[in-house]
Amino acid sequence: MTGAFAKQLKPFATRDIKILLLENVNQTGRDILAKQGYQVDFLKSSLGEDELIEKIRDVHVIGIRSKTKLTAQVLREAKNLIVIGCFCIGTNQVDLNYAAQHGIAVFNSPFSNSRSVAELVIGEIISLARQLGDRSNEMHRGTWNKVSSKCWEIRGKTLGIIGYGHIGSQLSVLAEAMGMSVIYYDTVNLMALGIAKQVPTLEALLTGADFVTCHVPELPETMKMIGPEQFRLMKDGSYLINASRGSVVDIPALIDAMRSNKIAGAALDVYPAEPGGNGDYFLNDLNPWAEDLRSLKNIILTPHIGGSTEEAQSAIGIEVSEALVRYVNEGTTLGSVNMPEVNLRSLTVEEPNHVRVVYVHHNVPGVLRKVNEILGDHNVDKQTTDSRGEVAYLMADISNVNTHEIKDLYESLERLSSRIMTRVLY
Ligand SMILES: NC(=O)c1ccc[n+]([C@@H]2O[C@H](COP(=O)([O-])OP(=O)(O)OC[C@H]3O[C@@H](n4cnc5c(N)ncnc54)[C@H](O)[C@@H]3O)[C@@H](O)[C@H]2O)c1
Ligand SMILES: O=C(O)[C@H](O)COP(=O)(O)O
Repeated sequence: MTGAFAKQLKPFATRDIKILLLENVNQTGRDILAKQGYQVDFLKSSLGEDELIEKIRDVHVIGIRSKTKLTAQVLREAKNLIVIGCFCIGTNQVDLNYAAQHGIAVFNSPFSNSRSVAELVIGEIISLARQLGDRSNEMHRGTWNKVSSKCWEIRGKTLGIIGYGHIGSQLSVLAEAMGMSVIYYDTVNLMALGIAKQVPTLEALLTGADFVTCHVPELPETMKMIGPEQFRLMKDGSYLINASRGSVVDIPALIDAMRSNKIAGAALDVYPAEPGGNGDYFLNDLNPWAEDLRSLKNIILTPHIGGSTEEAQSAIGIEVSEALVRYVNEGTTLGSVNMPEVNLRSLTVEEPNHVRVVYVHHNVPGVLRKVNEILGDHNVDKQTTDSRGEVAYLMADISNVNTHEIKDLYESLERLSSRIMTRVLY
């Protein structure tokens, strides 16, 4: 697969680059991309598969958030696509492997919304402990219901964090500052912040925590990792929070655990199926147990707003757009989640007869020799290469290339059996 502008083999011009931004990507990001002169098409919501396939066909870049599913089936139709920007943390909505195998780099923003999620969870811990959602709903309905029974301070309680990454560790610091004890479970051995303690098993976490909060990525291993058996292990009257991915918690099991008063409250920000945009939406349409969930007491249901703050969205807009610009204009893969990270000096100085070659290829023996046979007819100023699994990425800056030689150079690389994608930037 090759970017159309590479195929045309004319001098690289940013105005040739077509970008589709979905899911209300922040203005900061839109401004950076528009300033480059790219053609930017912007939509507030996500798109269903058929419409997405229609729209993705001729774009070079797509920017999405957590709702847009870039499956192999969709990407197969994206003949000109060279890069995907996930303007969020999660990348589970993209078939990363398929993308890499077809030379499409994927970038995200690994921690720009972590603090926002951690703060939301802190708010939820207090809200659940004090049954704030129920009291507020009652007042909205005109009912004064002053109770202290089963309402608690969070000071001295234990927070159990599943997944001690960017969000989990940030949350750990905030929770300790409010007087909570923190235990965490992670598949990786990680340095504890403050006086938090890593526990060796999920069971140890579930049996020891008053509040359990999930901050793991969506993976086969995390699918329904909190189900009937895990609720059984949790303390009587404990609380569950999930602001990670909807697949992590078995919701019918949560409903049972809350109906039996085993679990005293829950906060859910994410769901197994979520709509593509805002509007009237009944969870029922997508999730059959929605009515049961809504009828429970002391449950906070939010529409996937963990990362939805002005600060986070603005920072993500800048971070991901800048990565896209570097990749499109210069081929730099620094920060990519599915490609080897390769970088060469910035292409800022006008250098006559200079071209930059980007050659994405299958990671098989003998490629460099063949590539260098082709590049060797010219003066290779600098070259770098790296591999990640089955995909390798080579960048070379070459001088003394006459304009009439560029087509030959490009076509010779394209003919190699190892080729995934060739770009020649000049
Ligand atoms: N609700 C929101 O708006 C929102 C916002 C940001 C992120 N998220 C979700 O939160 C997730 C976590 O974000 P993060 O930035 O902290 O990710 P991270 O990658 O920094 O941390 C995830 C941690 O989970 C651990 N982990 C992986 N599998 C595990 C398992 N089976 N058991 C225990 N631990 C496991 C990892 O080792 C890692 O330390 C993201 O993947 C994303 O899906 C949601
Ligand atoms: O992965 C993420 O960063 C969060 O789930 C937030 O996703 P969003 O940008 O679609 O709100």
